[in-house]
Amino acid sequence: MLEASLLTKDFGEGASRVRAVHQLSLTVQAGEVYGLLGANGAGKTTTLRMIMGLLPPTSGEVTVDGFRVTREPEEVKRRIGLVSASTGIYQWLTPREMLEYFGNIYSLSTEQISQRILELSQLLDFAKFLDRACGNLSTGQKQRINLARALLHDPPMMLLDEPTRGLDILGTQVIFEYIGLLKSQGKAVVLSTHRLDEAERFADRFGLIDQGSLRFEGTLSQLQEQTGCTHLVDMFVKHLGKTLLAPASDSPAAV
Ligand SMILES: Nc1ncnc2c1ncn2[C@@H]1O[C@H](COP(=O)(O)OP(=O)(O)OP(=O)(O)O)[C@@H](O)[C@H]1O
Repeated sequence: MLEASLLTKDFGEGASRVRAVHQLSLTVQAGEVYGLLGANGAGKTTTLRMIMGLLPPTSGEVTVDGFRVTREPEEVKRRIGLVSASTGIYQWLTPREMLEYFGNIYSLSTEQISQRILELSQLLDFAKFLDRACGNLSTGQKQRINLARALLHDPPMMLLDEPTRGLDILGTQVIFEYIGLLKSQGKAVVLSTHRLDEAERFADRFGLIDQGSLRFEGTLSQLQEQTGCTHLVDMFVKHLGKTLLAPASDSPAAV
């Protein structure tokens, strides 16, 4: 489904050049959750932006569902849904209006949009407030609309960028259920997070990035074998020399 091959990204030139990502390769299959993990500044966001076709790689290639991001970025974008902690919603629209608006952007027909809104409102449990202004919804309700928006065009691949950042326990639970839903639908999922406890719980395989390079990759048991550590957090501390300092909103088990 997703194949990133020898991705490198440099910012700036000459003495001020920063190599944000260095020869990073990874694959994610349908129905698999891949945990992309790293400390602040490790290169996660830059990698996700290249996968989405938002940032051209300095070298390397990304293929999604057989489409190459450097040649057919629009085909790649169409096949990816993004959930990010910073995604906003339109306060003055109702969820139905907002989803219709995005359905049009994705070039879905009126019938397809109505059908998807019906399906997603049932799956994510927001049918009751479909016609209330988004500005009057609770944080958890708004979150469900954002999650639905990312799935509206039924992409085979989903990128979750720090999806639980700033959420309370209930909000976090909604994300957990969402990841389960994505897996059951056979989506290929990349989960980028500081929350190693969450990654350990949900990801099938992991990539540990440090200074732009993938240092360790595999299932939890493969990583345990490679590193001699039981938990991801110990792998970061022992092998990547990272402390547990993290953004204030994150848990102590973050890198
Ligand atoms: N537009 C840019 N210009 C220059 N340097 C950049 C740019 N974007 C990112 N960088 C640098 O590239 C490196 C990787 O950044 P990136 O945002 O990908 O890390 P990250 O793992 O997502 O970090 P965080 O968890 O803090 O979001 C960092 O050193 C960052 O300062």
